[in-house]
Amino acid sequence: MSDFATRLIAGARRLGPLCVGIDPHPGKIPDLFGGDTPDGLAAWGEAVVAAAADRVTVVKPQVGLFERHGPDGMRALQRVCKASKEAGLLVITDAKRGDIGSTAKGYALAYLSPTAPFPSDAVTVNPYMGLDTLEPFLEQAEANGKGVVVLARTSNPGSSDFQARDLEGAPLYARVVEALAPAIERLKGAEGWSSLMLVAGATGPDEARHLRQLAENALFLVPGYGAQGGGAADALAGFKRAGNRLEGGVVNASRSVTFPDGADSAATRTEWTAIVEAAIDEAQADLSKHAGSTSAILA
Ligand SMILES: O=c1ccn([C@@H]2O[C@H](COP(=O)(O)O)[C@@H](O)[C@H]2O)c(=O)[nH]1
Repeated sequence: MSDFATRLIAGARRLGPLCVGIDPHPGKIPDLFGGDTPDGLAAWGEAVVAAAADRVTVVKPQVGLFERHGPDGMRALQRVCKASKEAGLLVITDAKRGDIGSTAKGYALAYLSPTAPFPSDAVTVNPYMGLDTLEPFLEQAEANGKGVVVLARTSNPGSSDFQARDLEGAPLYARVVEALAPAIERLKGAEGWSSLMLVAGATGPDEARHLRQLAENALFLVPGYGAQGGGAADALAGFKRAGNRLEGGVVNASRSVTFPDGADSAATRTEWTAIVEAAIDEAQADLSKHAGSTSAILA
């Protein structure tokens, strides 16, 4: 099996850089699917997967929004991960884990081992407990062709509270990424891209450019496009030129493509599907246009 980074970049080259986020927000799951219940989450998530298949290369289920329903919610997450794999999609499970090395292994096995109950191609991790806490994830990634997505510069309004703080002449997020350099190199795959990805929010295009200078070979997972206000040019700021295109990661959209205008009042699942597929196509086209345009490259 090829490494995660090579699978991801090949898919993004073929279909475009959009990643569809599967975020079952409270009160937002249409009654058509069973509403805000574990079965509703699973049925809605599987419908999102079906809409995303062949339109994008990767989906990103958000764990907390399943976990709020307890064990049944986690079973719904499991169904969504499995349905995604069966549909040929890559899965970045957004769990934002982080723990001392000995117990972080539990999380790494849950998402990245060959027998993981939540089959994923990559999982998001929080690096702020230190490099040793990432090691179990790196080991699983290396052994099984998986990826590890490390929070670098996040998209939320409070991202500067700590991440932008000066640490000996550079922002903390930059120091984190500098420290990740050996791990980025260690997970470098066949295409030259590393399976250690960095989160680089679309809400901070300058920081994304800075991150690219620091980590030339790291793919970026870019949240913040769409519902959080980031546009395509912002989202692609940290990508790099590859011939006449920009590449270097994937751009997540969750609410803007899974709860678009009109989807909540769809009378049938067929109608809902058409609305969501159109929203996915629109976002993919928007990003692909910018990724292929000279003005975006030179911006
Ligand atoms: O810095 C980060 C890291 C992760 N996220 C996650 O991405 C999606 C964004 O959802 P939208 O509806 O497109 O805003 C969500 O799952 C977040 O937990 C992020 O937004 N920022």
